[in-house]
Amino acid sequence: MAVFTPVSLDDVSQWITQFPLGQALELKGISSGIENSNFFLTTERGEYVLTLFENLSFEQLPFYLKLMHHLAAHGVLVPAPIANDQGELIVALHGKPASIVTKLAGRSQMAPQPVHCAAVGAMLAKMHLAGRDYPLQQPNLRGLEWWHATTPEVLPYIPADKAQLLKAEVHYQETFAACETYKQLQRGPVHADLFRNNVMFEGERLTGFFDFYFAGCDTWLFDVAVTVNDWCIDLDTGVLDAARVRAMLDAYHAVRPFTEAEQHAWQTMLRAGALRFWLSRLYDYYRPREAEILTPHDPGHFERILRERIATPAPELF
Ligand SMILES: Nc1ncnc2c1ncn2[C@@H]1O[C@H](COP(=O)(O)OP(=O)(O)O)[C@@H](O)[C@H]1O
Ligand SMILES: N[C@@H](CCOP(=O)(O)O)C(=O)O
Repeated sequence: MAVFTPVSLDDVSQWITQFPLGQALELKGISSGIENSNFFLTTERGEYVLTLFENLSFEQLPFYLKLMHHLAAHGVLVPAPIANDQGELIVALHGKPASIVTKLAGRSQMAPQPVHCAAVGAMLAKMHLAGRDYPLQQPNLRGLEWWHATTPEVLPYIPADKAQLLKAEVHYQETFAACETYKQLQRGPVHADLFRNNVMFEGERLTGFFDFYFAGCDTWLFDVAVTVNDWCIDLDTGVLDAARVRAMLDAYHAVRPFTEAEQHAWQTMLRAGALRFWLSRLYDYYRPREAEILTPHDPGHFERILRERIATPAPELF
């Protein structure tokens, strides 16, 4: 269940007159999703998604909505936010910030083949390039600083061998982030959570990336690492599948060639991508926020991936 704030068609009928979408015809709550209240909204103009943000504030939201607007305007396949007659992308509904975005066709591909990974790699590179002239700045709020601050909060709950690994990896990543190679990595807005459930496909055709609410400015390579760690693995073991990795990286490289510095940083970034989600899952598991995270994700999955990335070198970037 993921409609925390109920909204009826009646509620929307008047509210929607400020958008250039005609009359609202149908509104259906979306049951998946864990952060916000989401609805499929049909109007005289087409199909949209209405989101009421349950945690993010009016001040925090412009970075994400304007980024989606910017990317959509540059031909990246993402939901396009719809502005009201005042040009606003975020408008209050039932006292919560709300937005309407275009609905992506298709469904998530949870058992991807190389062809899907190639489509994701190419679109990710296009997204990174399109983000270069995005004017707003926000750090990745689940980046190094957050790892540093959050590690002590979970350490008391986990056994000694895991605590040792966690501390050592955060230290390793902090040391790496201070080195010259890291400083040479290209940066910009990144999705930072481009898992299979945040991408839509119709058959083998990618129809869009969505759920940008972990986006921030970080290294492009971190985004690639997060994506590879979810799309290109054997789900039981975390071991990389060479064919899917190759398909994703080659397709990315063809649009935005990787650099030598990125090649040097690649193995470390894959570890960073695993650490980020191991830590957030540990945090959600042991320190659940009130009335959230209905079924916490398994932290063990990303611990396995991290151990595997440390033990086994991944295929080269190019
Ligand atoms: N723009 C969109 N187009 C099509 N479906 C969408 C769109 N945005 C969200 N959805 C659907 O809503 C579900 C929940 O969205 P999600 O962003 O994951 O929610 P939450 O932020 O609450 O976790 C997705 O799994 C997807 O099926
Ligand atoms: N992808 C993260 C959790 C974020 O949830 P999402 O449904 O908003 O993508 C994880 O798997 O830990």
